[in-house]
Amino acid sequence: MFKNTSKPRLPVHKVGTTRGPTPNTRGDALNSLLPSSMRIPVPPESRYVFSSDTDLGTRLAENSESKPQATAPQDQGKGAADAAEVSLDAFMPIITQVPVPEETRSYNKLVVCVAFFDVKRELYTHGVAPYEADFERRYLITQVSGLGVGLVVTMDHAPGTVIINECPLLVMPLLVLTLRRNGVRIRTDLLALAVGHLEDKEARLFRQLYNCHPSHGDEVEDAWNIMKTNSLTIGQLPGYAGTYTAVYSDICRINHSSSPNAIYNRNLESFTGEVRALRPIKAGEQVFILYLDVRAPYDERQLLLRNTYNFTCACPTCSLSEAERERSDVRRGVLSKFWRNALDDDVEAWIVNPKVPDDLVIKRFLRYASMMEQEMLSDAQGISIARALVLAYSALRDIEGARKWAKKAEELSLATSGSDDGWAKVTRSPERTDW
Ligand SMILES: C[S@@+](CC[C@H](N)C(=O)[O-])C[C@H]1O[C@@H](n2cnc3c(N)ncnc32)[C@H](O)[C@@H]1O
Repeated sequence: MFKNTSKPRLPVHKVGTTRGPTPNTRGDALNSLLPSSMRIPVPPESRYVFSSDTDLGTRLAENSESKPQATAPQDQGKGAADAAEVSLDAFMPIITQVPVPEETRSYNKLVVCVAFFDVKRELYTHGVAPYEADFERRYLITQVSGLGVGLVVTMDHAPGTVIINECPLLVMPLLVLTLRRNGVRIRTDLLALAVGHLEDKEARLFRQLYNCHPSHGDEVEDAWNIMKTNSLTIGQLPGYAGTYTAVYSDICRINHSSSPNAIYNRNLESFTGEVRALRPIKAGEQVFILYLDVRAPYDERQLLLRNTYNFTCACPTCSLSEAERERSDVRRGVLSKFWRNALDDDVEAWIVNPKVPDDLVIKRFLRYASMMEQEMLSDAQGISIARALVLAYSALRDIEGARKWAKKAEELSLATSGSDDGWAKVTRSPERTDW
């Protein structure tokens, strides 16, 4: 916010400072396009203070002072133990096997699941939906230079194409990793029990997965470290509100990049993990996903990757020159400061405040969109930025501008989830949209 800075770059409108009602053409223009349920209240006077990010120099100073934190984000794909310590009496985990439907082509016919009773009941009541049965294998698991084993595609993949869709070998709640019985950690024996329930072939696949902290002989400890090196979050399962984590035979061979070309999603209905191309990936190219929150600055990313996965990332973004890396940190720092709600609030604040210049919000969001491009990031945040631009262009009755960004939102949505999420309709006719 510019409220307390000595040199505001944007006009600041405080409550009640405008003189009398001002016609609000932007708000009215946008409302004329929206269905009544989505209309934005347009007050006669400006009641909002418009926020903006501080200049890049300040961001740079902030970023260079920020201390690296060795905590992984909770829902960024790779798992990290929940911090809470909970008594075993409160949560009695059971080991169960979830059958994979016949139609489903997978290595495994059963998923071993460390579950709680309610989860097991829900899973067995509702069953597991089969997924793309005729799925053709379009990748190789092979040695890749400097990164151990990796996953390489054997044919071209357009953005949004599924590269791999796979049932996990084993799933368990993050919470179990910190459960204690009489003060003794039970995570290792529970995991050993779960691994003991794997069929021979699956047990072999599990043990072949990479272990970034091998124990030199302790099988139980090794199983634990394999889990830590490879687990990816799958979110909640029915019957339990905490986060679950999974290991997969193939998906877990995918290496990390801070500007990934693919995205890992979980489909809880089919109980599968799915990886989609975010950008065009040519036959022979390696697939990369995110292991952590890549909005974190370079130093923080490297610390997390070293602590958790025992490697130093040398992807194109992490290999920039020092000066370029600082600029990249600044851009990622700016992007990390907002998500969808913040964007919507700002667009709304601009719409209801006719004193703020017409192009201000557009300039700002175009800058964010350009930062996403420069950082080679295409994810849900890109959709939020495109959405804000569609709203802003619509409010200015610039239909071509709205169409261009609706198209961008459509492309990003298809790439990240395989669904256009309603954007195709907006792209076709932004002027008479009912979104
Ligand atoms: C989940 S495994 C990925 C597959 C692994 N490369 C293998 O050989 O099976 C994670 C490990 O892969 C390696 N790795 C992943 N991304 C990397 C990267 N960008 N640079 C170097 N090593 C990486 C690290 O050793 C890390 O502990």
